Amino acid sequence: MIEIKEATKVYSNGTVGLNKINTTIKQGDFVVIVGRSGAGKSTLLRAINRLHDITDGEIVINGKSLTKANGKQLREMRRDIGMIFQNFNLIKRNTVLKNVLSGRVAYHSTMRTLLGLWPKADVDLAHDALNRVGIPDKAYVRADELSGGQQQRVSIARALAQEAKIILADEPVASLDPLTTRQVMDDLRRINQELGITMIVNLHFIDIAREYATRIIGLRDGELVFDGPVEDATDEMFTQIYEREIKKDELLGV
Ligand SMILES: Nc1ncnc2c1ncn2[C@@H]1O[C@H](COP(=O)(O)OP(=O)(O)OP(=O)(O)O)[C@@H](O)[C@H]1O
Repeated sequence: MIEIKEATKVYSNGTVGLNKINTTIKQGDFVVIVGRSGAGKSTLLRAINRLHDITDGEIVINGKSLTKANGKQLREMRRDIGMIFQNFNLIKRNTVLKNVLSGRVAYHSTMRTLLGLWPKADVDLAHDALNRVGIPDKAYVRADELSGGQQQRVSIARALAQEAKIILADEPVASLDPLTTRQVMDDLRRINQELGITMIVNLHFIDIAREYATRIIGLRDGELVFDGPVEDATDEMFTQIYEREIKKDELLGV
């Protein structure tokens, strides 16, 4: 369970990225965060992984304060949180398998990972992860030889190899075509349902948000303006979150 209590983020230039956000996300939820550009979606995701610190409030994961954690405790908490980015964040010249294995770095000494001395159990885990995202045959291919959708699947496999209990995905399909978008979203849904991994996903496309989320969080100007089951996220509600009618380019439309 992730408890976000009065979370506030003020950037050093004074911009309020998040303003007193309160919400609780249960293990196994599939949450999609929506809102206009600049609403605070990325700021919230980065706060949940402590890629940056909130300036006020607290985030508690399974009873432990992420906000107060440091050193070993913070490393252990972050180990449970996988991250997926729009631009995949792979090491392009490395093989797919090496990229997936990099999900294991937090479990071993730096020296061991630098030398690539992965235990067999880790290598097996990495192959299993590639199997789960449907590209077991790509293990020894260089990452930059894959299509965008395949590269995003590698990054999902990396989060699986990490044995993350929570996956944060920041616009994971923004660089993909409509067909590949669905394939990647299907992967995320399958992983959520089969493994019970909590998904928190920022999405630009409202129809995709509705199709895949079990729960929608709507942000507007750093404030939480909607938080509820997807069935309650009506057209009127989206118009309120966006403070205007939904535009065509906010629908994938296939
Ligand atoms: N490093 C930063 N320094 C100052 N202000 C920032 C920084 N990062 C984000 N902001 C501001 O914080 C607010 C929220 O930004 P954020 O990137 O979280 O929005 P978003 O909803 O993810 O937008 P988008 O959909 O365009 O990615 C915006 O006003 C943005 O300009």
